[in-house]
Amino acid sequence: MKLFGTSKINERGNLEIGGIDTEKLTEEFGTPLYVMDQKLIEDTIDIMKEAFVSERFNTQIAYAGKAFLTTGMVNLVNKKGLDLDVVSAGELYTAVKAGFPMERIHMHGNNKSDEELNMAIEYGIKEIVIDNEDEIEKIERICREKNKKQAVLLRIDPGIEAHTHEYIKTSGLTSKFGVSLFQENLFDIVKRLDDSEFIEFKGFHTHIGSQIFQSAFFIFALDEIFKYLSKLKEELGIAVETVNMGGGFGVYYAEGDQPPKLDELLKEVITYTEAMEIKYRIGFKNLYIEPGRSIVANAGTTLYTVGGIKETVGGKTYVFVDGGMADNIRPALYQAKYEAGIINKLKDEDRKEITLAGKFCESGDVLIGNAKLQNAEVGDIIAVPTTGAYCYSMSSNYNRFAKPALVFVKDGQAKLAVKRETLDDLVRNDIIFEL
Ligand SMILES: Cc1ncc(COP(=O)(O)O)c(C=O)c1O
Ligand SMILES: N[C@@H](CCCC[NH3+])C(=O)O
Repeated sequence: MKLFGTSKINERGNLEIGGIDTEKLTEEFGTPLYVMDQKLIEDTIDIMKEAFVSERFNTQIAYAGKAFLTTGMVNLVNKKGLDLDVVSAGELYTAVKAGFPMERIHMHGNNKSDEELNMAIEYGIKEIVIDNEDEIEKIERICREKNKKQAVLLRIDPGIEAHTHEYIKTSGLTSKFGVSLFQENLFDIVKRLDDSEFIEFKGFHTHIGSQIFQSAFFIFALDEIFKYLSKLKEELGIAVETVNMGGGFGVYYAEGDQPPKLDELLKEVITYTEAMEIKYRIGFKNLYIEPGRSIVANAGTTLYTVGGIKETVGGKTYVFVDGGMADNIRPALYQAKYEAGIINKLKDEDRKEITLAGKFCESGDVLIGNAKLQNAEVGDIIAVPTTGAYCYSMSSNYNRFAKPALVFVKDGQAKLAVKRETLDDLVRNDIIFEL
């Protein structure tokens, strides 16, 4: 099991994160428990900020809140000076509640509701990323009603097929996201945006997918976008000043993963964009990225308690934990791979191949299909690292499971960021009606 950030085996032989023994964390907060290594998040952001700079244009990193968002995380994003990318009224409201500056918020979504667009325009967010033609009308209507002008980017699908899981690709000729670069009426759409009384057209957005390891895909996408920008300038005289190239930078989950080094990847992107800027001279001014996973994935660890061990007649050994697909849907949804270890046995050489399964009523509720785990016993605490992205944010109440607590740890201190749900929380919105 690979350890990240401040995670290490301490003098007691136990896994420690943020200077705190994980055994102590489970005693205080129970299991399942999401643990976020605050220092690792901060250090990762620093690495990105340092690498993602250019003397030729402005750069800005917007954190993609869909990966993991709580008011505490919003505060951290704010403190580190990043922008925030939201995709729903709920994410926007989380930012509002945390006092995040609205002029640093970007909003996405392929089917934003009137409520969401109303909120975004009313709060005066930095940019709405328009996903399709119908949205232009909606934004114009709302802006007319409010007598406001809204800055927007247009999401472009450059048709780049990145090598990642089918479900997390967001580009390609049949994608549900964005307007295709190969669409015949793209010039008309851009002209309409540029001419609009209620819209300030800033530029293009693209996002080709998630958990991408090869930098070449990002470069291909930039190449397509810049070629198009130059065509726009030449043929329509429209100078686009902003390009947001999305997120999608891959991370290590399990043996065999070879993610790119973030600083090298970002420097490559900068160097390439500088070359494009020099080549085309189109008045381009701002390059944005919006990573989610690469900022938080490795910083998260989920702690579970073993409740049972079962040897099947077919020769398979299950280790059952007190969580599973409701707190981490990724293995069931994407066949995502993870590693695991028993927090006080990490140094044990003796390993056995087991299936780490959750407690939900689904045969597919398996966290790791073939974990090489130390000798597990009932009551052991199991750590699953790299659960910081798309685990808490995709968690559910399946089987009326109360969602786990979430703590931020740093310098020997643990701060509760999300309370464990109670049974009362689960029935809070139910209405008992007469039958
Ligand atoms: C538009 C957009 N931006 C940013 C992201 C964040 O991606 P990642 O978490 O892979 O960095 C996503 C998710 O894939 C996305 O759809
Ligand atoms: N939820 C996905 C990635 C997000 C895709 C968002 N466009 C995952 O867990 O890997």
